[in-house]
Amino acid sequence: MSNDFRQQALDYHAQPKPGKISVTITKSAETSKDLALAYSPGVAEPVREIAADPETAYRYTAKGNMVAVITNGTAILGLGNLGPLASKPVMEGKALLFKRFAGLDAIDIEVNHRTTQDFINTVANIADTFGGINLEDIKAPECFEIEQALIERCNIPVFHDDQHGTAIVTAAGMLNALEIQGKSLEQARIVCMGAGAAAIACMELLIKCGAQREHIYMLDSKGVIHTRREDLNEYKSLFANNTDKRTLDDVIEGADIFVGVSGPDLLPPESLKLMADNPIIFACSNPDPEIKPELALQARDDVIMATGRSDYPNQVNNVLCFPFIFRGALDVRANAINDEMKIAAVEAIRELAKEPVPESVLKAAGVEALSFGRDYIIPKPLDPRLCERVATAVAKAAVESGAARIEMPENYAPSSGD
Ligand SMILES: NC(=O)C1=CN([C@@H]2O[C@H](COP(=O)(O)OP(=O)(O)OC[C@H]3O[C@@H](n4cnc5c(N)ncnc54)[C@H](OP(=O)(O)O)[C@@H]3O)[C@@H](O)[C@H]2O)C=CC1
Ligand SMILES: CC(=O)C(=O)O
Ligand SMILES: [Mg+2]
Repeated sequence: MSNDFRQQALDYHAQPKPGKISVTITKSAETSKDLALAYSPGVAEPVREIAADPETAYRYTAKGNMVAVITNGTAILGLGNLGPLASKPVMEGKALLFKRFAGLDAIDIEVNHRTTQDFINTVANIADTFGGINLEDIKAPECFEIEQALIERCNIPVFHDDQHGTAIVTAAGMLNALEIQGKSLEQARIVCMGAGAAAIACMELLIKCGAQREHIYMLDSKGVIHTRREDLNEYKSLFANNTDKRTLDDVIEGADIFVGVSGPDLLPPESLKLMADNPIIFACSNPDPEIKPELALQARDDVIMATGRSDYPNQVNNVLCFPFIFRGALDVRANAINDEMKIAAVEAIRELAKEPVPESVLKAAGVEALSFGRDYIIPKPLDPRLCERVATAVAKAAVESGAARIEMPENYAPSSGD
């Protein structure tokens, strides 16, 4: 990162006011009458209503449009375990994206805790305040236990973005990339660098979409995950191959797909050269991918290249999912985000990339043209159609699968301006 860009990023966060979010009020508070309604004595009326029927919290408070972005800072992007406070810019960033792209109010909560159970208790104890909980940047394997426990204890959707948001966007982009490269997920040989939150969820969803588990080679910081290793947790064990291959080069030879959800610069160009013809590289580690696109494209010209970043083509990043999946889930008061809703999101994101791109999106992306192909496998985050398409598909899937607690809103047309 150049010094100039580094300073711009720091200035952006510091000025004109520190941070990226603030709270606004939605009712008039100018007169004594206003105050009598907003506070004492008027506020007692919705209090009594909610005490009598908790569902009315959706009618009288901001709960139904409010998401908590909650972390412990143990896996901040690809920067590692830097603690809760250091994660705050990322969590404020997620709140910014919820608001900007889906009109949802989101608040960041960074939790200091001693044990995993402490963290679970903290989140469970505040959950009723919110319409949904977006868990963020919590490292594996604790993230799996945390999410499962909170799904069981909370009456609102709980969604670990780094697992499922990433998996949904990866699956959408991958299906399109395979189509362009003339390959099938069923036949594809896959190398997944990383065996944490994002990796396990991405591979599980690709399997649900048709990938063969035995065609997947997963690597963690110690190398290939295989059946003779004795240091594997239960989540990694599901991806243990009965193989003599031990290194990246052993498994990448002839592979069709590389998914990187690990750390910076872990895929050398020489290894990329060993892949099959027309390979697909999703180097999704943030902020620095497993291989820089310029190096990958220098190494070979038949590759489809994606990263998690906004400054290269093909941004495979969970921002294409989490604002909209929560928009749809909250609008039908879903009690969970289930597989049907996730698959509906995959399909909606995937299909949008095949449609003509509006002028406003081209302008925001700073490009002359975009059409479905190698450099445009997935929609741009600034595409305003994402909200309507993805949230609608998710809400419908929630209703059809029985997760919704209310009917589909009449003339439902979600947008960031909601
Ligand atoms: N583009 C996107 O939308 C998203 C990208 N990501 C990126 O994915 C990465 C991982 O995030 P997340 O899954 O949440 O974090 P986790 O901490 O849960 O997982 C990190 C994984 O990376 C592995 N790893 C670390 N170093 C190496 C190495 N040298 N070689 C192979 N594997 C290695 C770890 O191995 P071990 O198990 O041995 O410790 C671990 O399995 C981050 O860079 C993050 O930015 C995550 C979510 C969304
Ligand atoms: C994008 C994101 O959530 C991550 O890199 O952790
Ligand atoms: Mg994250």
